Amino acid sequence: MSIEEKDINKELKQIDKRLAQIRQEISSLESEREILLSRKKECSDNLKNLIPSSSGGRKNDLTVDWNRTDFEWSENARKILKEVFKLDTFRPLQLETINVTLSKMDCLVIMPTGGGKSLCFQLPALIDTGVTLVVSPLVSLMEDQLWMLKSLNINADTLNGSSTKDHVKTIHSEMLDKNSNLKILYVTPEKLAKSKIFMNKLQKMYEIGRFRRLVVDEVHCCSTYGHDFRPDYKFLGVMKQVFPDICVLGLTATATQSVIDDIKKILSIQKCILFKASFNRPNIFYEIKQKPSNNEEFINELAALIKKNFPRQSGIVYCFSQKESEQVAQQLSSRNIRADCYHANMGPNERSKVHDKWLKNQVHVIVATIAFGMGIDKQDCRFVIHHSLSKSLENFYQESGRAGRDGETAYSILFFKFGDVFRQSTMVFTEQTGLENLYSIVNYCIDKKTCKRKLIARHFNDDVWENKGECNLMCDFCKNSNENRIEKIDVYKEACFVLSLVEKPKTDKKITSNKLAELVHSEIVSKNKKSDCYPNKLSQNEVEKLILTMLMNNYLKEDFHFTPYNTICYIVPGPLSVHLKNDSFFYIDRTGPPSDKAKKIEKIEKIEKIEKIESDDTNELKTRKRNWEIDLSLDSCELDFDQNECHLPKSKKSSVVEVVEIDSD
Ligand SMILES: Nc1ncnc2c1ncn2[C@@H]1O[C@H](COP(=O)(O)OP(=O)(O)OP(=O)(O)O)[C@@H](O)[C@H]1O
Repeated sequence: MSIEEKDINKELKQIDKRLAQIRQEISSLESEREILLSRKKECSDNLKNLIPSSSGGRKNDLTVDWNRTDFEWSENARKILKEVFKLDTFRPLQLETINVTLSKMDCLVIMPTGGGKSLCFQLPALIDTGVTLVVSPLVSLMEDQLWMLKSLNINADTLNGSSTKDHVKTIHSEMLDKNSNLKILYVTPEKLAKSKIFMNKLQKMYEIGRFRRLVVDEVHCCSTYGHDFRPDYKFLGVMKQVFPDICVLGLTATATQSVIDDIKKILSIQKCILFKASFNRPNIFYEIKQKPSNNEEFINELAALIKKNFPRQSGIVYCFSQKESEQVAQQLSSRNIRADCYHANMGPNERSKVHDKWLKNQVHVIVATIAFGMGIDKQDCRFVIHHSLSKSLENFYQESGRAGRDGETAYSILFFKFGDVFRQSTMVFTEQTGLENLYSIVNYCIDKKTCKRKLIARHFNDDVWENKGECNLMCDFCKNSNENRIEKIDVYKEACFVLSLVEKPKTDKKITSNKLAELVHSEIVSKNKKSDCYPNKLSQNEVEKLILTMLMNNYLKEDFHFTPYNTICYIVPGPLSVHLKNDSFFYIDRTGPPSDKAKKIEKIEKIEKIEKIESDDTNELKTRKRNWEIDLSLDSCELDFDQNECHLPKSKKSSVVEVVEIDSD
């Protein structure tokens, strides 16, 4: 080959190489463009919410107009609240919603679980003449509400798949009878979508002016972006076309902007008044725990946790699959915990039997899949433990929100492990925003430098909560922030090594997440034996965190392959991987040793207290000895040995004070 030919070939190779780089850059720029466009949309939506609306009130400040008590129905509403519902005051946004819907305007209400959404349509139904139609996704939900309404002497009924012919006939005639006292009619979305006869009756009810209001409970079920999409909810889109004069009231506890936008579009209520309550559940303590990789060890830890922290207290353990829920229920039972499982594959009778036993405290723990969901209203559920990762932060919020509905302190504990991310991703990757949603909960689990409440608030765009809401040491980050020192470590070298492994795997075979973590960790250990090549000395957990952080940042990507038996997920370079090479740093957080301040905790004093107490039956004085371990590193703790507790002044309620009763009789 001539020198000239060699030069041309060399140049061709260089051009090809550069073209390949440009292709990658274009693809990464395109991904970045997507991310920026979506962020731009979010920002302009937020901006729109801040701009004064034409009605004069500010959109974010609608409560100013709608919490008035001088509407023509105001006096009656307060009377009904007290006399019929036996309640003293409205909860946040209840009065506003009632006023909007009685003004015949469309309204969308987003309130956390247990916030009191039902009253927002039940009370107006009693003020208006005519019938309020409530679309509700579950028969059990409707039945619970009917039972409650009947106990308050409110005339309500339901039509669903199991209604008898006679019952259907009675309801149809009540719908059209001006003298009937039927106030609320519950139906499933299927009934609306599939029964032409029912739609016909509704049409007639509308024509005679008895169709007052359409209430869509759990309205997020309309949206494919939501976590409970129900195809028949889509049918509700026709309601505004067929009944243009009725007002719509949508209620949900799901609040992401994309779901809200979607609901408005589907129901044709773009101009509705939107009320969004704060999502903060101040009484829930949020905690993430590392899940042991050995199953036996994990179950022992789980059982010990339940026995020690929640003896005789109701709770739920959420599992990944039906099989897992059966196994865990059995494993907890064999460790003397009254546990029963609940999942969609069990018959309706069996399910309601388990639910009933739990409600009556005959079962201590329900071990369930997400089938144990909507309509769970046990006020004193004290803990929700996630045995496995939820599908999204939204699912997690709903699931953990089933604890502490009575307002008393309750606990949300999520056991997290690297492998669970990929188990979940193979299930959700086919959903429209499945992976994006999954990464929101992964971020919640691996972020060790932010208050858990703040992370949830940010996800729900809950500005009020994020800026003003105090956590009051009710999450593991805030509680331990004195004890743990979080440091940022630069793992650029390790990140480049991760990328090199997935760019060209040694065996030409693609790499799974577990294999990748294993290879990276063993490389760090073996290189460090010869020379201190990787001074960060990342642990296995930290390597896993590095991989997840790279995944969240689009430096890595999951690549799914179907086999005849299952779906396999490999790790490949992500759309922004080329940027890593241009950067010179990549940080992850490391939980460091306790700070000096926190070390004081170890300064524990033991106190023995002998006291005389009166025996209940004989009135004789008897002696009782109690031992306490108290951290007295904070000066002047006033200790008050009253009853069975040792009280500290409120001002001393700091995470570095621990009071433990170690023995009493
Ligand atoms: N104004 C009020 N004052 C006191 N208690 C109330 C008030 N409004 C509702 N409640 C009570 O709060 C509890 C939860 O109400 P409700 O079932 O309507 O909540 P929800 O928002 O529909 O929750 P979920 O989304 O979980 O169904 C009920 O026991 C209800 O009686």
